[in-house]
Amino acid sequence: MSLTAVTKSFGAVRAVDGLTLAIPRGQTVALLGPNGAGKSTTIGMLLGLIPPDSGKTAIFGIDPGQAVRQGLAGAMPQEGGLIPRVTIRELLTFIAGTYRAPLPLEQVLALAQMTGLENRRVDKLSGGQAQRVRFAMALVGDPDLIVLDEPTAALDVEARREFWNGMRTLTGRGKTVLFSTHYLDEADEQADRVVVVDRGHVVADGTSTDIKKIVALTTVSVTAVGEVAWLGDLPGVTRLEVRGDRVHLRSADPDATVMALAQAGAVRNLEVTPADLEDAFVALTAKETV
Ligand SMILES: Nc1ncnc2c1ncn2[C@@H]1O[C@H](COP(=O)(O)OP(=O)(O)OP(=O)(O)O)[C@@H](O)[C@H]1O
Repeated sequence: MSLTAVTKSFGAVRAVDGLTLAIPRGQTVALLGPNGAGKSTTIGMLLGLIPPDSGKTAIFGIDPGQAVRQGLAGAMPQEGGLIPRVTIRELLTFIAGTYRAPLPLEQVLALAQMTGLENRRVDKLSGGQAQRVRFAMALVGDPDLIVLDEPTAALDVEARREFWNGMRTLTGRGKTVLFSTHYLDEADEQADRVVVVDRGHVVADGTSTDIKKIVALTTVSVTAVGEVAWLGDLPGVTRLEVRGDRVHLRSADPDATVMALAQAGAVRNLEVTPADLEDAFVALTAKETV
């Protein structure tokens, strides 16, 4: 699927601003970004639900709306979307009727880890179960591309874990997956590729390891003794922060920083903390503001 230089404004707000993204078949991609970054609008355009002001979108080379109607792409609603007072079986059977070649109900239930629950009413489910029903709804047409807008928002840790277990079965079958998330650890754990979006365009694109490398965010910290401002000039240091009696040095070259600390005799209770994706994300989006 691809989005090429897509732009969308709502009044004076430019929600998506010249965004380009191509995802090859079989890849699982996380779309990561702060509130209002343009993730939902991007997904809406990709699915043909929101017409872009300019730019092009395609799913497997064809018009997105057509791809969705043909069952090539399946999407999961963020919340709601469940008709009350029907059973899971009735709901999924109804949706299956809208596709030409739906997956058999048993397979959908198995993929969404709902086997045995098919006679439950959809309004009597736990949050995690309801989310798995929405996930099942996205799978009924047996799509090759699955698009999920914040699939685990509002789920507790256990429900998130269950959800991703089901997803892994699908990615193991070579499906292409695009999901948006606020949970940075989730992007790190679940995606082959992380695309960071801010103010409507892509600010970073790579594996989570690549993104950590781009921003080189290792923190080297030592216990402060006396005047510490000079530590900010050590090799590799990009930022100095003093908290209590500790000095925290952000470093793009932690080996060089530690070596210089040692030479200066300033190694006291040394701690070296590697970057996590959350740090990388904050730094990437903050950098844009400068
Ligand atoms: N239908 C709309 N009408 C007016 N403004 C909109 C509309 N949809 C989105 N916006 C604005 O466009 C910008 C991008 O919104 P979007 O929902 O795409 O971001 P997001 O990254 O999905 O955010 P969140 O993580 O909060 O869901 C925001 O400033 C939002 O307020």
